[in-house]
Amino acid sequence: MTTTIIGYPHIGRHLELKSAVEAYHKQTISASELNRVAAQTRQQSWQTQAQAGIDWLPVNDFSYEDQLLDTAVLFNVIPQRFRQLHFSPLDTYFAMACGTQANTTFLSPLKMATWFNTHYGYFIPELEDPTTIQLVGTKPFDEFKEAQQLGYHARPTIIGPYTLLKLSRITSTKKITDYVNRLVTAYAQLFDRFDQLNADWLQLDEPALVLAPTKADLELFNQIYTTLLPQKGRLKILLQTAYGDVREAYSQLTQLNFDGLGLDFIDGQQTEACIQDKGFPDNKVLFAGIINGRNVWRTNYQTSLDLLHRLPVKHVVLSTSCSLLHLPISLANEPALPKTVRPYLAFAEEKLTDLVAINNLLAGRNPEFLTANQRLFNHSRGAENVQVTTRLHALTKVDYHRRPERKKRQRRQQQAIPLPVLPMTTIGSFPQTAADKQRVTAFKQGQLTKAQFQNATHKRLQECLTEQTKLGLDVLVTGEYSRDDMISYFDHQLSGFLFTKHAWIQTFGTYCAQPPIIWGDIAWTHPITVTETVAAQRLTTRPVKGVLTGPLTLVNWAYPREDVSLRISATQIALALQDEAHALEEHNIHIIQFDEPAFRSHLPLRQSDWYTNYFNWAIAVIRLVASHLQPTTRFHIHMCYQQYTDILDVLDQLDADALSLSATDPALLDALHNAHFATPVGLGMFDTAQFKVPTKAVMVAKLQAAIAQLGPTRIWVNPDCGLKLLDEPGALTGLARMVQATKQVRNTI
Ligand code: MET
Ligand SMILES: [Zn+2]
Repeated sequence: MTTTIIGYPHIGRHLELKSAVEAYHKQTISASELNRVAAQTRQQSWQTQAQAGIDWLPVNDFSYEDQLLDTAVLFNVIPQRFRQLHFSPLDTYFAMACGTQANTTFLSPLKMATWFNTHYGYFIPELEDPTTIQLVGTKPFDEFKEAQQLGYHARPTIIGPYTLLKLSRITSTKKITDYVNRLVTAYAQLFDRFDQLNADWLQLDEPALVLAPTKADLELFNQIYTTLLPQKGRLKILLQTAYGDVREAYSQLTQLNFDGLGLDFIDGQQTEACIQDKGFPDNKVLFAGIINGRNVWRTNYQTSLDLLHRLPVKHVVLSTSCSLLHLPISLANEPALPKTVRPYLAFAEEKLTDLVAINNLLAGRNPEFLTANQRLFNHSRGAENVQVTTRLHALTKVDYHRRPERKKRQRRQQQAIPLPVLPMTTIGSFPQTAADKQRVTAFKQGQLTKAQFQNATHKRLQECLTEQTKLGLDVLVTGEYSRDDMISYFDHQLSGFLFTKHAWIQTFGTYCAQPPIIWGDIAWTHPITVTETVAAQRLTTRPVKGVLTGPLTLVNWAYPREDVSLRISATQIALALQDEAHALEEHNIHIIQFDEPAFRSHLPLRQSDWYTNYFNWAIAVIRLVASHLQPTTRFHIHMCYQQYTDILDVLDQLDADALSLSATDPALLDALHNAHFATPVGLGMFDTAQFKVPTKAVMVAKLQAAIAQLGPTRIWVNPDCGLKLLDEPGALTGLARMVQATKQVRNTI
C-alpha cells in the first residue's frame, strides 16, 4: 500500500524558521535569506519523510504563518487596509499576520480563531465588498516544482473553497454564495496550472465538513464542487477532511466526482460506521487517517491492522488523521526523556515510522515490530498511582454536591467574612516588570535558590498588597509574582505530568508552545500556593483570595493519555486541586478561585455532542473541586475570552458562589437576565488586553446597566482578567477608576 501524510511541521528542527521570520521582522536578514531558510526547512521535512519510507509527500503544507492565510492571499482575499500600505506581497502578508506600524498608528493584524478543536489559532480571512477573488500568487506551484526537482513524488495540498468560505468573515453586503463563481474560476485555474506542471493529484483540505454542516452548507458544498470538478482534467482530486467525521456529508462525498476521500478514523467517531453502513465506491481511493496526528503516543499497530482488515474498501492509502502540525518534530530533540518513557512516545517523525511499520506488517514484513509494539500496550506503563485510582473509585454522589445549597451557605459566608455590596476584587496577577519575569526564569534555571527567590518575590507581594489596600479593594490577591504561567506553574508541582525541553509546536503564526504530556495518574504531593497566599493574608486584615488554575484548563492544555479517558485525568486533577483548596482552608483562606480560561477548548465540534461527550463530566469535575469546602468558603470561578451566552445553563450548574466572566456587553446581560441566571457574576469592568482604560463614567454606566438586569446583590466588580499583560500605570488607573465608579454606584443603591 502507499503511505502518505496530510501535512508536516515546518517550523524547523531547531525552530530555524521561527528564528528567521523574527530576524526578518527585526530587519537583520533580507527577504531572500528568509526564503533560503524556508526552502531549507521544507527540504529537511521532505527528506525526513522520504527517509522514513513515506511514499508520497504533501507540498504547500509549508507556511510562514498559517495555511488558511496563505490560501486567502493566493486568491487575493486581502483587506483594503492592508492593500493600502503598498507593501511588497511578502510584507503585506506579514502585516496581515502580525500587524504593522502604518504612519502614526498601529494597524492590527487579522483577528484569530481556534482551528477546529485544537490549540492552533488561525487568522480569519475577511471578504470585503471590493474583494475580487482571483488567483494572484505562485506559492503552491513554486513549492511543487521545488519538490519535483528534488525527485520526490509530491502531492500539492491547499485548503479547499468550502473551508475557505466557511472560515472567512464576510464584512460586505454580499452573501456567501455570491463568492462562489469567482472562487470556482480561481480554483479551476489552479487545477490547470498543476496539470501543466504534471501533478497527478491535488489535495483539497476541507476540514470544515466536520463542523456539522447544515442543509444550506451542504448545498453550498454541492454548488461549488459540481461546477469545479468537471474542470479537473487529468488531475485527480483528493478531498481531505480531518478533526472528526463527516456523517452529514458522507453520502454526498461518495457521489461527487472526487478521486479520493481522506477520512479521519481517530477523531471521527462515526467514520467507520459511515463506510460500513453506506459503503465506499470502488472507483475512489480511501486515504485512511489511521495514525493520530495530534497526540504524542505510539500507535497501537494491532488496532490499526484490525481496522484496516475490517474496511470493505478496494483502494486504500495509509495516512494520518490530520496534519502532523500539532506535534513536536522529533523525539531525537529530547535526549533527557527517560528510557522507560521514550518507547511510548511518538512525535511527528516517529509517527512516520509508525505509518511505515503498519504498511510493512500489512504486507507480511517485519512481524517482530508487531510483537515489540504489543508489549507496549499489553503491559502496565508503571504510570499508575494506586492511591489515586482507589480514591477515584470511591467517589459517590456526595462528592459532586456541595452542601448546604448556595443560598444558605451564602448567608454563612457573609456572616464569616462580611463584604459590602458590589464587592471589588482582581483576578489574580498584577503587572510584571522585566525584573519580575527574569526572576522567575532565573529561579527555574537554578540561578537563584528557593530562599533567594522567595525573599525577592515576597518584597513584590508586600508592594502589591500595599497597593491594593491603598486602592480600597475588598478582596485581595497575591499578584502571582512566582508564576511563570498559570498552567506550567501547577503542572510542575503535581505528579503525573511529563515535560519536554525542546518539543515546540506552533500555536499561531510563529508563536510556539510546549504543552506538557499527561503521563500517568495525577496526584497532589505538597501545598503549592499556601505559603504565598498565607504570607499575603498576614499583611492585611482584608480577606485574601487563593487563586488556582482549574482542572479543565489543566487537562485541556496538555497532551492527554490514550489509555484512560480525558474524564478520568480531569477527575484526578480535580481531586489534586481539592487537596490544595483544603490546604488553603486549613490556613484560613476562605475565598478560593479556580481559573478556567480553557473551559470550552475540548467542546465537541457538534453541538449535539456537547453534553454527552463533554459537559456531562466537565460539570461534575468542577463541582468536585468544591464539594467538600466548608460552607463559609466562597468558591469562585473565573472564565475569559470565550462565548458564554450559549452555555448559561451549564455555567449555572457549576454551583459557584461567584463566576467572573470577561464580557459585560448588553447582550450578555440580557441573556443572563432572560435565563434567570442564579450564580452571582463578576463583571469585567475593563479589558486587560487593551491599553486603553475606559473612563469612570463608562464604568458607572456598565454597573448601572448590570444592576438594572441582575439587581445589586449578585454582582462582583473586577477587571476582565489578570493584569499581567498591562503596564503598571495602566493597571493602576484602571483599578482606581473601577473603585471610584463602584463607590459612586454604591451610594445610589
Ligand atoms: C487567562 S486567565 C488568567 C487568570 C490568572 N489568575 C491571572 O490573573 O492572570
Ligand atoms: Zn482570565
